Amino acid sequence: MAAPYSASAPAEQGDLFAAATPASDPEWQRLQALRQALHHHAWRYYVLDDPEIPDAEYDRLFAELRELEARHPQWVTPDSPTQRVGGQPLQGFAPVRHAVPMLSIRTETDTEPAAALAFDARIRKDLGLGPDEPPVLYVAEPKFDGLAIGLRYEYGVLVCAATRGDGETGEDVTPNIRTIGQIPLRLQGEGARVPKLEVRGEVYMRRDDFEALNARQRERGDKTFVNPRNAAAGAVRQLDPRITASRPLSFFAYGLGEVSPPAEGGPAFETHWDVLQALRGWGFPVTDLARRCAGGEALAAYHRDMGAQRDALPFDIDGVVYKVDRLDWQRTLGFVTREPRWAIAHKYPAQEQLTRVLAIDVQVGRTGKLTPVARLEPVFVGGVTVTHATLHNADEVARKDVRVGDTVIVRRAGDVIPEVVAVAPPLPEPRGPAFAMPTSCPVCGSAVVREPGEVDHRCSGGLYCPAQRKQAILHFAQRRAMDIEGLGEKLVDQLVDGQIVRGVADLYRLGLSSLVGLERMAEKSASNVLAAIEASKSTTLARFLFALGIRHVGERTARDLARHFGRLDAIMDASVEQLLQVPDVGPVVAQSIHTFFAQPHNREVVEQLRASGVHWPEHEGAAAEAAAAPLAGKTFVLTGTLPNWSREHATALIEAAGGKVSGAVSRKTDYVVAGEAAGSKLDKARALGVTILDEAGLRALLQEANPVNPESGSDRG
Ligand SMILES: NC(=O)c1ccc[n+]([C@@H]2O[C@H](COP(=O)([O-])OP(=O)(O)OC[C@H]3O[C@@H](n4cnc5c(N)ncnc54)[C@H](O)[C@@H]3O)[C@@H](O)[C@H]2O)c1
Ligand SMILES: [Zn+2]
Repeated sequence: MAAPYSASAPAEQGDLFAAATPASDPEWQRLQALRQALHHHAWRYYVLDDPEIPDAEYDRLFAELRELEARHPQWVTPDSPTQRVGGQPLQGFAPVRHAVPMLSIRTETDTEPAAALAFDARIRKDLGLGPDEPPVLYVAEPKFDGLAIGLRYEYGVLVCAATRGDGETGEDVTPNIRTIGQIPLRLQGEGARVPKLEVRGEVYMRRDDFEALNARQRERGDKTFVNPRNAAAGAVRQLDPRITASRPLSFFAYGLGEVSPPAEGGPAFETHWDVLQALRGWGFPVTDLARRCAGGEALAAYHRDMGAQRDALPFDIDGVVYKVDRLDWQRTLGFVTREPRWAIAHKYPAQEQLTRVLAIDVQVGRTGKLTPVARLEPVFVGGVTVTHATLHNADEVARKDVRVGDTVIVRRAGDVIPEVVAVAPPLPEPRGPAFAMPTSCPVCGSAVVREPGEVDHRCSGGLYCPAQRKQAILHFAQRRAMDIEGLGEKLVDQLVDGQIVRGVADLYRLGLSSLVGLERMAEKSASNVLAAIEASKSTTLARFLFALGIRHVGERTARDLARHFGRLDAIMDASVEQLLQVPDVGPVVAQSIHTFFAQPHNREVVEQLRASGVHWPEHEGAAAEAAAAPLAGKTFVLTGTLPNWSREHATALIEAAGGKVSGAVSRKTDYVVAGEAAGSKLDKARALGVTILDEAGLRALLQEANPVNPESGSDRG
């Protein structure tokens, strides 16, 4: 079998033994290969926080090595991965020597609950308990998937925080840990009086925090994190605490390290359960999912229960931990090289697995967003068989450089959709071609666009694209658009799923018979919906434009467009430059409108709607009207009281005809409109020789300017 990885690895010292062993022994060769691979992956995982393979893969290699070593105990060396904890501390952090070593926990990889029985049986045997003695009490806890931290307090004040490192020596990460709000800087209650108190626990990242962090990274075009564990570990092991502070970290306390003995002011505990209660009392977050379990069956039941809850938990767990509750028994049982004998980690099906990419499909979402999705060789991840995993967007595929034929790490945790997190070495030879987004929509053939500054590609056939049907219809029917009452999500689902309606134009072809019989559609409600559809035919250009669902065209833009162009055809045929003339329409919006109407399918739907009788009043458009306005450039001053029109009304009429109303008479004034009790303004107008009009004169002027304007009545009743 080939070595399980091909990248370079740190130096391997097992060669010392090569002379004593026939190099040709295939088991020896395998053992060497496994050690080399495990050293490499442990280094990537513990030192770089950047693993290349899923944990499940690492665990398989580890289990295989353990088994080989069990068969050949003479080959066990102190530097074997089976004999060591974690990784070397990173340069750049001050080393912290652990007074009590921070160990690993033996892993039970059999994910069946019944495997807990073997642990209980082993404990009973090691404790010398006979079959008649009562069940052993354990504490069962979730195994949080994060980073172990030792927190040293002196008289209740946090003085040092260290990573596990190689178990003997960790890294001083105190300034970073101080940024985590859930970790008390000062202890409460009895904890404040203990001279030396080391608390152990796990720094982790909640799933929602992790998803949000990755979404932010993706948006900025930065590298995303593989999983919450690596994001948390990477955040804690930053040389700049400000980076740690910017990452959303959480904490659970689950045990003690070095603690002053009772004679020197330390607390006295008899059970691990009591330790957990005390930790809570001192101000630490302690999980409320821990349970006291009597005997192996109870442990198995706990494993089953937590397994059922796992997906719904707010954080990742990769298993549960069983711990003998009595501390004196823990001392009796003691330790083997790297792990206590009184505890075991009982795993769940891994949330990350390796599999192969068979194809990269592109899916079109309800809003037209294109998502590359990897089609996979079926793989069991996080308790289910996964055949597809999202690749988010084109940039993400490029960043991860995922190609057809590659082996990838797939992650499925909680309710989040499965995701390809990375390509796993070795790369196939030769590799497939790099992925490229299609230029036309795989569903409807319309042009695919990506706007400047956006990460997503979108289909521009919004009105027509079958993938966007439901969304398009709901948007079209909403109150602020075509205002079709009764056409809600439930009904649209049925109409589209039942292929009664394929797009918005089909709404105007609906008859009573196609509606009656649908869920919650009696004859009365069906005819109400039809009446609402009929009524929607008479609308305004602004509403109609908004209803089309053109990206970036909200109600306001729709109104501006309607006012500026006046006619739909003018908008449909407008160039980007012409669209840019509309107040508040920038290049992105103009391009979006232009692209929308450049899609033949969208235009067809618009024509069908008009043909069905959807209509609105049209005019020549504000732009054209302003240029042709009869009173354009003329300045008016109003003075005195007009017999019929208020000053506001007269102003509105003048402005509608393109004129301007000003407060003071000057040489630039064209007309002064004078009513009763006009004062100095009238005198000044006379002095300057400005034309003076009364209300009738103004009315005549306006009528001459705009003969169709019917405004002539009185607004004073
Ligand atoms: N993907 C890779 O390349 C790679 C490489 C190395 C290790 N690993 C993974 O790391 C894990 C083994 O490493 P390890 O030695 O760090 O951990 P471990 O599985 O041996 O468990 C010990 C750790 O469990 C944690 N823990 C969580 N909840 C706990 C609780 N309630 N009580 C006590 N401890 C709790 C602590 O951090 C503790 O240090 C495996 O899952 C392995 O797959 C993966
Ligand atoms: Zn489409």
